[in-house]
Amino acid sequence: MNSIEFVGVTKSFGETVIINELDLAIKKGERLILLGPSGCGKSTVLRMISGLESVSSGSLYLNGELANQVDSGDRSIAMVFQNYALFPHMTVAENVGYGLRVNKVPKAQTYQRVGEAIATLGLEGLEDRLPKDLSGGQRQRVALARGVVKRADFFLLDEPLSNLDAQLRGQARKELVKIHELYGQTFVYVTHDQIEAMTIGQRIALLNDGVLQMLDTPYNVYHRPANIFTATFIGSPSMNIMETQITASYLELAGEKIKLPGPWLEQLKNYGQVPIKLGVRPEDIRLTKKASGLSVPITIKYVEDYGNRVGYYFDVNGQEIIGIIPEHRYEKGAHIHWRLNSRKWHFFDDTTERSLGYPQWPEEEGKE
Ligand SMILES: Nc1ncnc2c1ncn2[C@@H]1O[C@H](COP(=O)(O)OP(=O)(O)OP(=O)(O)O)[C@@H](O)[C@H]1O
Repeated sequence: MNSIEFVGVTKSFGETVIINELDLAIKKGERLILLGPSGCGKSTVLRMISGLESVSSGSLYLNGELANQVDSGDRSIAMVFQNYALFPHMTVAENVGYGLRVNKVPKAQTYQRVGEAIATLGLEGLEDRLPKDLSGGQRQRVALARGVVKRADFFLLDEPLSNLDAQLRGQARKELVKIHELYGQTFVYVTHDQIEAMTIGQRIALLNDGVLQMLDTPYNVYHRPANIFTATFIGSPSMNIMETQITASYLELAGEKIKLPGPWLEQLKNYGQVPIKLGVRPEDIRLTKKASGLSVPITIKYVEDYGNRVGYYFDVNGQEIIGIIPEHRYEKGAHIHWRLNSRKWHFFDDTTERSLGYPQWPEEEGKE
């Protein structure tokens, strides 16, 4: 069953359309990530679920019921914001229990649930402190505890980790997954951080300019991107995209004619003689001194050593390409070869920029 469903939902502020005809079904109990660049409309989608923003047109269903007109207070939601929004004059325990007191939950039950949330989030011993006497990480956990304690159907989180340093974020990601596994609520989590999206999400909804680009598992979003926007948004550095063309059964790359393996030929049979885009992730690029069966000559024009891996820049088909390899093996100006691995290719339509799909590989064929 879907617990949250947008059907043709548009949201406008005045004349400006922020969310355009959104169709999005979120399953009961799943961890769904709303991901996208700044300003793409992620928070607006979350705020429509919470009822803090209205829907301009289309339908929003919560637990199967039309919710367009349902007041925020009548929706079963808990929200955690980027700035935590804690009450400065209330202690940790009072902050955590606030929502229960407002909802007139009996005292004994409030006491028990607050205690449980405080234990789950590792806040024992801090119950009587004021927010000003807590670290950023502790404040963030109080905000999460305040959400957990409500036992709402929908747990809505808007960039809850963005004020934490990198180390705390890593810990908090694991804590969030733990909380979800413990309580099984439907999580909708807004972030622009692809690492958070990949590690926390069971599915990712990627938005750009108010339009849903892809809705799928982190694995598929990375390995089977639906279009060039998705392909280049996920992964760092971004996927390399090259203009090319298939002539007879050959792909034109760096002045060479590369014989396309059978599965790709079959997959791309309607794309002969028309421009086509080839995508290759930097981490899927292999560089060698000697030419091999499937390789093209390149000249290194720039080297970036990151310590744990090295980036090599070169040009192919008039496009700057970066390959990331584990060791520092070549210098600027080196004439070497890019060894191609056709199983790591992605092809896109030149006009629509949509993926042209992926072939089924027989067990042995096409392996490097
Ligand atoms: N109340 C409002 N009135 C007018 N425009 C708004 C309002 N709320 C949001 N917007 C605009 O809608 C667009 C989407 O905003 P939203 O906050 O949903 O984006 P976001 O993807 O969450 O971005 P960020 O990651 O920067 O928070 C932005 O251009 C924003 O300026």
